[in-house]
Amino acid sequence: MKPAGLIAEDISWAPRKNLPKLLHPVSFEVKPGQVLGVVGPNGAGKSTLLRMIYRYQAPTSGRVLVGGEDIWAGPPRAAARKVAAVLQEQPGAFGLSVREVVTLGRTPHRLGYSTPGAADAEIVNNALDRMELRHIEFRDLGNLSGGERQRVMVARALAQQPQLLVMDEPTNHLDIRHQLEILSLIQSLGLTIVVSLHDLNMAAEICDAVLMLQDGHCRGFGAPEDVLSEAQVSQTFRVNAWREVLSRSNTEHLSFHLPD
Ligand SMILES: Nc1ncnc2c1ncn2[C@@H]1O[C@H](COP(=O)(O)OP(=O)(O)OP(=O)(O)O)[C@@H](O)[C@H]1O
Repeated sequence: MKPAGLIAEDISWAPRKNLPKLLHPVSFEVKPGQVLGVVGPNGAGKSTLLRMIYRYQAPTSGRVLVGGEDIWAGPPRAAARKVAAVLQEQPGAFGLSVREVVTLGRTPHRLGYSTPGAADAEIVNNALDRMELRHIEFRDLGNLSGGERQRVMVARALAQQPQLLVMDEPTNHLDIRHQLEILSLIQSLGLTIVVSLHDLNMAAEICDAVLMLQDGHCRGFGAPEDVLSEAQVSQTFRVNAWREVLSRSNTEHLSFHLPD
């Protein structure tokens, strides 16, 4: 999986042309192999931004370039060979086994209606192993826990062998151990990743850059330590944010308090 760079050029989105924009024009660049964290309060526009990047909702203005090519200029299948997404809403693919769902990740790479071959099976095996799903590969997706299903969705995205991976709140539903595993996976993949996160300490730890949104506006883009400053976080999230050093790990940590 060779990572591609992402360039967003003045992308904005409104439900219809004559309606106000829910996301105002924003530009940013993510270098190949870097992790961009998208943060912001509820309703800030994070999912709206991600949908334009994984070619689900067309930008009202601007362009999304992956590896230098506008993903909205070509067919969806070509975009699906480059960009995979792990979403909050999990599909109702009930009746399909874990293995069948992960194999769906191979679809954009196959010709027409051809059936998956040995090379596809090998890639699926690797994705299942990576997400520790081999022991449940023949279980029905519908019988899995939320966390297990989330890991299946990550495995499907890995089987897609994308150059860019978009993840909308990937730690949702996961227990602490699996949250840490997903974060470590994000760091180890070597892929270009755009990930929305509510946990600002996680964002600070795993992201090379952070984009902060509020009410559809970009409030900051850059290094995590700059964007996630006490002042910026306090203002954007309407809390008092304190940056403290944890004595045991000697690492910086944000804590949050309601203003008086
Ligand atoms: N298709 C749509 N039509 C009208 N409004 C929409 C549509 N999609 C999203 N919105 C609105 O746009 C705003 C941004 O939504 P979005 O889901 O992008 O926020 P978010 O930052 O991902 O929020 P959360 O943290 O709660 O998941 C919200 O106010 C939402 O209600």
